[in-house]
Amino acid sequence: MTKHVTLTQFIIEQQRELPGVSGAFTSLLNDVVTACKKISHLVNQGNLIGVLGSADSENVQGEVQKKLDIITNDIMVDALNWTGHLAGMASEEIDDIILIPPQYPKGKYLALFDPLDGSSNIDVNLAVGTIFSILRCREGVDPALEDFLQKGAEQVCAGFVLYGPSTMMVLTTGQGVNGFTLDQDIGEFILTHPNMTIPNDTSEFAINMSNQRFWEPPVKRYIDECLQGKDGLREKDFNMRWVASMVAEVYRILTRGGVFMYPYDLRDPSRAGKLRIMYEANPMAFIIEQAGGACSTGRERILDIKPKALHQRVPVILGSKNEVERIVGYHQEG
Ligand SMILES: O=P(O)(O)OC[C@H]1O[C@](O)(COP(=O)(O)O)[C@@H](O)[C@@H]1O
Ligand SMILES: [Mg+2]
Ligand SMILES: [Mg+2]
Repeated sequence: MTKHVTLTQFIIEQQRELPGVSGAFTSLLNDVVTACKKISHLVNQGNLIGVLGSADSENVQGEVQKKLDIITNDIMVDALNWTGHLAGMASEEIDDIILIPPQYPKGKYLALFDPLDGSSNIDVNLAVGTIFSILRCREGVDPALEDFLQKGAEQVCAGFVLYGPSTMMVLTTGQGVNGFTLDQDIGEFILTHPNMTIPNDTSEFAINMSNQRFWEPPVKRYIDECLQGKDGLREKDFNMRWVASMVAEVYRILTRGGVFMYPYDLRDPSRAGKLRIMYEANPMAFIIEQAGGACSTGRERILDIKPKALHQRVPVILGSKNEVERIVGYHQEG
């Protein structure tokens, strides 16, 4: 019989080789896993249990919240706030940092999450996901906003769960990227995609083309050249995908390469792109770089940015290294 490696076994074994990482981290990750299994179940049940559709509220970004944005946020908070491993949390759906209630012990990590990524897809039954990032924190104190505003390069762990035809968890603790599939029968994530790596070259891009007229010249130039295909400078045809779920796009890129962009656009110059650095760009950048890819705003490496605000937005260009470097080069040329 094939011996399956569960996510818990995998983490315990990986942790043994890491100095300074304690059992608290394994335990914290298990709590994240439990929350994601619950979310997977809800997403799967959909309208059987009445969780689809919009709520009557907006989040801090002014986006109309889906019922599931709120429910999944509460699942994450409730699964993590009592365990004693966290000093605090931050969520895409909550304006301020989330402190641990006084009756519970405080730990040395911070958890940041986008509880439901791609939520505009939920009502049309397409893939959505949960993205998370773990940071270290001063121990035993209530964290301040400044404790959360760490560069992405400081992350201890980042991961996402994709609720697609299968539920998959993709994880990095800075030692490569591994993918696990949820075995619904036994309720465990099983290692199915060890050492995921991204090919350096690709002929597939993902961008929301409806924003084309607002892009800056370097992005326009890159996409124009892709569209010219064999007849243009690139001398090869490109394929396009846009799922509108970052989790699904990143998973595809981890599987077969590609480039994904939500670039700076000129619609509202005060709004630097759409995606949020703390909940989307940083965790995905950590995963992508660990798998051999690259992630940039076009002007700087995402993981080097010192965030200034909890819900800060950032342009994102990520995926196959040679393509991302080409796009960064176009930004340097102006
Ligand atoms: O609807 P658009 O503009 O194409 O944007 C899609 C992008 O926005 C997101 O849905 C933003 O994430 P949320 O759904 O968590 O707000 C990404 O997953 C996706 O890449
Ligand atoms: Mg998101
Ligand atoms: Mg979201």
